Amino acid sequence: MICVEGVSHSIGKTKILHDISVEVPKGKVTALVGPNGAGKSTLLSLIGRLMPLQNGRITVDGADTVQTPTRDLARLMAVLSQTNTLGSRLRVQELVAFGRWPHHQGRPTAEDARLVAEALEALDLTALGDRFLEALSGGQRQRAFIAMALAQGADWLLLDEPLAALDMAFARRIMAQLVALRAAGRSVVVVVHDINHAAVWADHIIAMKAGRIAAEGPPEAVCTSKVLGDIYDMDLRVTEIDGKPLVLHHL
Ligand SMILES: Nc1ncnc2c1ncn2[C@@H]1O[C@H](COP(=O)(O)OP(=O)(O)OP(=O)(O)O)[C@@H](O)[C@H]1O
Repeated sequence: MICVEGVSHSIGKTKILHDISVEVPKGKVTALVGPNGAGKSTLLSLIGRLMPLQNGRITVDGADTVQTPTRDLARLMAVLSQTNTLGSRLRVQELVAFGRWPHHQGRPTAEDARLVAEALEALDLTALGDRFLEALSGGQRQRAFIAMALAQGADWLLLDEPLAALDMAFARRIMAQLVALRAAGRSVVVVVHDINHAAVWADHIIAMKAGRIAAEGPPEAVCTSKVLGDIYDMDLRVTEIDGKPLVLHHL
């Protein structure tokens, strides 16, 4: 379980997160949703220790994120942020192989090579393995970064908008792969903007608004016209298909 206790965050004089306490269940796919600027990336970055924690406490399966050594944390969780800054003069397979670094520290084994090949295959990148990142489309590059996070083989996968730039077929494929990780005992936290991806694929939804947790629970509890209408300040309708909520927000 990820346990966030009393976490606030400010940038300059602006308070971004307001005393957040929330638990993310282990062995599930949790979707983090909410309007632009709600604080989703900030919360994810603090959990993934991409930014220093200003106050409060965050533990991942009991490990305090401030005190746990980086190498141990990297084996516990893989984080894909929205801003991937690795150089574009890297080849796809080199990027994905970086995901194994916390395990071999520069001396990859045959097992590391196998897991890299598996991650490339999972994201349909095998044929592009020798390409430089700069010679990929935006969606292909996004898939390469997801493959790197997958290859890391961590218990927890934290992904900030992995579906951005992906066509609908790949978006569905990625969500299905995240659900498959759950079957392997791994846990996923994923920021998504299309609420229906959360409604269909997630076990648990955490919705944020203006730096606070606005709602949380299973999709059927969060994906109601009242709850989502209040969070997004808009009228929407919710219907049901195959027992899952379907949010109609285009009308
Ligand atoms: N470096 C910064 N300086 C000032 N404000 C910032 C900075 N980074 C983020 N913010 C503000 O913090 C708030 C939360 O941003 P955050 O990126 O966490 O939101 P988000 O929910 O992930 O949004 P989005 O869906 O648009 O990605 C926003 O109001 C944003 O403008």
